[in-house]
Amino acid sequence: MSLSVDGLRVYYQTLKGDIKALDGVSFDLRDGEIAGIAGESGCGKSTLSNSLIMLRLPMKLVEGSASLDGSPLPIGDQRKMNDFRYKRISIIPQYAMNALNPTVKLKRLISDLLACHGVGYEKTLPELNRRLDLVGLDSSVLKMYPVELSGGMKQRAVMVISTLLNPSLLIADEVTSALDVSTQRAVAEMIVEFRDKGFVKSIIFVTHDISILYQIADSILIMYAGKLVERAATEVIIKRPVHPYTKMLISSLPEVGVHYTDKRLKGIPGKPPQLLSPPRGCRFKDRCPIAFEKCEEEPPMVEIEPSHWVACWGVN
Ligand SMILES: Nc1ncnc2c1ncn2[C@@H]1O[C@H](COP(=O)(O)OP(=O)(O)OP(=O)(O)O)[C@@H](O)[C@H]1O
Repeated sequence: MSLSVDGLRVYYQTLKGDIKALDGVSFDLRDGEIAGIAGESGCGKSTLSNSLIMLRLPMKLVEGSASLDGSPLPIGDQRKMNDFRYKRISIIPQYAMNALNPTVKLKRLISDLLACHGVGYEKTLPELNRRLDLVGLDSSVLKMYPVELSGGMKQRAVMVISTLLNPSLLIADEVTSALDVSTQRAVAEMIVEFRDKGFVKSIIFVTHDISILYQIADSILIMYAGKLVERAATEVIIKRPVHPYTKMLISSLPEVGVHYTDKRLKGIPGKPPQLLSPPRGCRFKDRCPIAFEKCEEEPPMVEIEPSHWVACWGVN
């Protein structure tokens, strides 16, 4: 098993109280798996990604654990996490394109980063050039400042940089959101190629865009208000979702070839709950068309068929 996350609870400490952004999340990632994480804005996707690599204030680890390739991942101890970060687990953060230091050329940025991890730049250069070539970038970009690169070029450069030391796990957080549709597709395909070539073993791909996941993910985890509500193979989530929230999320997507003058796209009525004081029981119940009394209790995640997990009293 590449990654195991067990009962992870991560809150943000604020003056108003704790924001329960991640409230008891458990899942496993197989070797070689690309798992997509989807859900509405604010459901905790980035909190999950960030807590696996850098859990820092105002975040606090309330409960739970994680392991990578069978070894405990010390997510609550940032000093110990230094041994894992970049070498064994790497992240392409949200807005990564803007994360490149604008005042230094790419060569300097990469050599400083490698030096921090005790790796020589010259030794890595042949592989760096090979990978830049693979993503369609000329090695001359190394002599450029980030501002001289287009958004798509920066995103590809960040992909190469973050996977240069062949980490076991790559977390890609909204890497395609700020790109035009054709660049989105190219970047998504490169992510798969990086896995296929063994540059990374497994990938967590966080996005709002389920259609991208349909193209690249092996499995999809659906989050709602700090919890996982459904998890299954991509085909299953897209073609026969079971949780009412997943069903509504999928039915709010446009279908290719359908004229929306004939059929109206349905949104999900209502708003997700405040995570400062989330409701008891199922967090989706106030928006759910099949909610009943039992939903006042928290639904457990149940495997309703092999590798298909759902947390809903209406289907369990
Ligand atoms: N630094 C912070 N301090 C307090 N609350 C925060 C902080 N960062 C995030 N939150 C809250 O935690 C919850 C989860 O946020 P998170 O960014 O993980 O969601 P997300 O699903 O990644 O959203 P998006 O898709 O918009 O990026 C939200 O309610 C958010 O308001």
